[in-house]
Order: sequence, then structure tokens, then C-alpha cells
Amino acid sequence: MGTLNTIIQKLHHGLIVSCQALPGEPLYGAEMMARMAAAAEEGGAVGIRANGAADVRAIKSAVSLPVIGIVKRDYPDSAVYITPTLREIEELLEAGADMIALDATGQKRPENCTLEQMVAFLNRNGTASMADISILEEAIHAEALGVSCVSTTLSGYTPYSLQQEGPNFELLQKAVERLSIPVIAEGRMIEPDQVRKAMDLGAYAAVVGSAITRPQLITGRFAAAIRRVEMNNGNDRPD
Ligand SMILES: CC(=O)N[C@H](C=O)[C@@H](O)[C@H](O)[C@H](O)COP(=O)(O)O
Repeated sequence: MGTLNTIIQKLHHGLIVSCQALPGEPLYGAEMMARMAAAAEEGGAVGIRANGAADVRAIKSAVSLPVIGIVKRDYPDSAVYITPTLREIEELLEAGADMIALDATGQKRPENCTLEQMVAFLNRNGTASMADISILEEAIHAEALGVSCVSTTLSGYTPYSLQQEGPNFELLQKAVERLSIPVIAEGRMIEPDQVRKAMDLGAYAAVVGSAITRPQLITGRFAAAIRRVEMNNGNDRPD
């Protein structure tokens, strides 16, 4: 329990950088993600969120920060893809993840593996857990199951949650008001000011991914800004 609390405390009021590239993305590969993590550490991150045992291992040997591990894996007949079963938890523990994040939404899970079983397993093991939620009710449920913290990761990614372009500050605020465990702000923050706002609303920590570690998306935003100017000036050109 001591280690578990220490991990959480290390994240307090800090920036967690999500270093993830899926197969097909330009930066895909554990070595590349380890470099991203090293850059994040140099920039002042307090923790790293990473996908897959290979990336977790490479990142653990490249930085001294706590690593929150997930495994994104698709299963038939389930929309749950972030650490969906005990199999992924075991892979992450083996890789040395300091905390494990998992889908804590109300969606049907694969292989009759319940969220309750997964959280109980992590708690028996003394491993810190982060519940990725999309609505307030899921946060309340996850807290009742005994997770270490919740994160607003999946707001906008379940069919019944608020669909909007930017971060869901309303969900963050409500969860902070309602829960006793730490609430982490995660998802769709692209400006430092949004992270500041999240902290003002009581977030325990903030996770930023794409805006730091997916350069193709960062480039896209700058390129789109130029295209908009060109269109306004009547200088439209094909993409
Ligand atoms: C929805 C989902 O699958 N989110 C994933 C969770 O690990 C990652 O792809 C995100 O990059 C991460 O949540 C950080 O969010 P953002 O990249 O918006 O800063």
C-alpha cells in the first residue's frame, strides 16, 4: 500500500505525458517512445502514460519517472480496448508498469472479465490503478470498486458521453466535487491554458498526449491554420 500511495503522490499537481504511437503511425516503435519519454522528462513531466509492454519496458529503462501502462487491444464483440482483460494487466506488471490504467466505462467487456475482478486483482497485488471513464456515473462506480484514481480519458469516446472537440471540463469539475480519490484531467487538451484550467478546477494531475507526442497531428493543426487563411484570401488550393 505504501508504494501505491507514493506513486500517486509523485503525480500530484504535475503533467503526465502520454507517449503513444500505434502501428501505422510515423513514430511507432518502443525506441522512439522511449526518446519521447526522455524529452518529456527533460521538459518537466512527472509521469509517463504508455501503451504496450514493449513501450513500457523501453520507457522504464530510459527515464526515472513513474510509468502508467495500458495495453490497447481489440476484442471481438466489445468496444473496450484500453486494458480490457486480466491478460493485459499481467503483461503490464511483467513489464514493470508502476500504475495500470484501464477502461472503466459501462460498455460490455470481453471474455466475461468484469471491471470488479480486474480492480480486485490490482488491489490484491498492491498495484495503483487509473480508471479511464467517460461519464460521472462511471467515475462513482470505479471509486466504489476501489481504484486509486480516475481519469477523464474516455469522455467523447463512448457513444453515450459528451461529444465535443475540446476537453470535458464539466465532467472533470463534477468528478472533483463528487469523488474523494484523485481525479486526473485527460483528453483533448492542446494548449497549456487548458491544463491550467484543469488544475484550477481541482484536477490532481493532467495527462497530455497528442499535443506533445503526435507530431503529425501538431503539424496538421499548423497546416490547417495556413489553409484557412488562404481560403479566406480566395487562394484555395487542393489538399
Ligand atoms: C481515447 C483514447 O484512446 N485515449 C488514449 C489513451 O491512452 C490515448 O490515445 C490518448 O492520447 C491519451 O488519452 C491522451 O489524450 P490526448 O491525446 O487527447 O491528449
